Amino acid sequence: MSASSVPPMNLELPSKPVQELIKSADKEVPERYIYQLPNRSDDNHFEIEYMDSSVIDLSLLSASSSSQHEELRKLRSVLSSWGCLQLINHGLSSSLLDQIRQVGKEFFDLPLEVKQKHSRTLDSFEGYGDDTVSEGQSYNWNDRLHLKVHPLDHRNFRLWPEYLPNFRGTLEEYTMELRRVLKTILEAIAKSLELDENIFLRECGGEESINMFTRFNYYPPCSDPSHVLGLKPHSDGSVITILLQDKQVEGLQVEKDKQWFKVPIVPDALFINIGDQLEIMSNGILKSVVHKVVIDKENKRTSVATVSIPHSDKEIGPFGELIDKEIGPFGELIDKERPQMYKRIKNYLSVFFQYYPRGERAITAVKI
Ligand SMILES: O=C(O)CCC(=O)C(=O)O
Ligand SMILES: [Fe+2]
Repeated sequence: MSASSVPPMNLELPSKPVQELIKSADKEVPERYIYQLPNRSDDNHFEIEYMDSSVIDLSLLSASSSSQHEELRKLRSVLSSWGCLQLINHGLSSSLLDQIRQVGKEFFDLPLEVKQKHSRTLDSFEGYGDDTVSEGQSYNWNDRLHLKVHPLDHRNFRLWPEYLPNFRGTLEEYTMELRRVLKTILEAIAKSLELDENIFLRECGGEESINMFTRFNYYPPCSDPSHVLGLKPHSDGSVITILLQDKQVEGLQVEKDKQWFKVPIVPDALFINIGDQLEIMSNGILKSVVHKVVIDKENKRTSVATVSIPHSDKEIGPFGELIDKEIGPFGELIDKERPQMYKRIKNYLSVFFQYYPRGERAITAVKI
């Protein structure tokens, strides 16, 4: 499977961050940020219901808990219906969660010239800036700082604001804690599917080598929130994404059975969503949830998203070491009742980035 059948595209980046845009006297939202809603039922993306409370307790997922069996059953049910959950009792302290939000805030509070020293370019998603879009597509109402955080010796410190005194230490501690959460949750998901508990981590190259990227998202308030989106509908190209939502301002929405639902803020919870690569490995049992972010008229919103991606040794092309890793549905999850749903695919991320800038889903390209 290759992405060569997809026509080439011109990638574009906004000329200035949204944070700067809203400083101008003209409060009109530039045309390029106006999102064309695909159907009328989406016209009001605020008056919708909340998703079910899909809360999972990490401390109950470990073998020493007598409630493990029930929690694993719930885990499978929630990930195969919603593709996402709210994780509580994950072991990260409230103060660490506050600190990681705080270092993100400190970065976005810096003067533009300083932030721009960390700018991303068209051919690498790491650094400061919005996502690229293909020519003519609307822009997200979002500024980001996107950094590789794991493996530790792959960090690109040129892009890190190292002069912020607490930035590096806080992000290191947060990354190590998330690595522990990631291991426990991937083992639990494997057990819930009656697979060897190490199967996902092994497929990702192991605990030491798994690739993790953290993006600090900043969504400024917008005078016309009905016609812009912080992030357009997408699924993540990851195996799994661990998201720390804003403490007060809602905005994340998920799609289920063609309907949108708001994601509530559960204090101190980590929001976990399945990415395309886990949907593929699980042969479609787990759902890579389509989600989007809406904007508040008065308040800025921030979030911290950490994506995990399989490791691979080879370094080819613009996304470097991510290239050449082959993934596919596990044989244990293929049978007569559930035939293979996805092709085996090398370098899923390069396929992902052929589709994402066009606002399309890459996973449809690997469906059988
Ligand atoms: O800000 C959020 O709540 C979601 C972020 C997200 O979906 C992403 O960074 O891919
Ligand atoms: Fe996402």
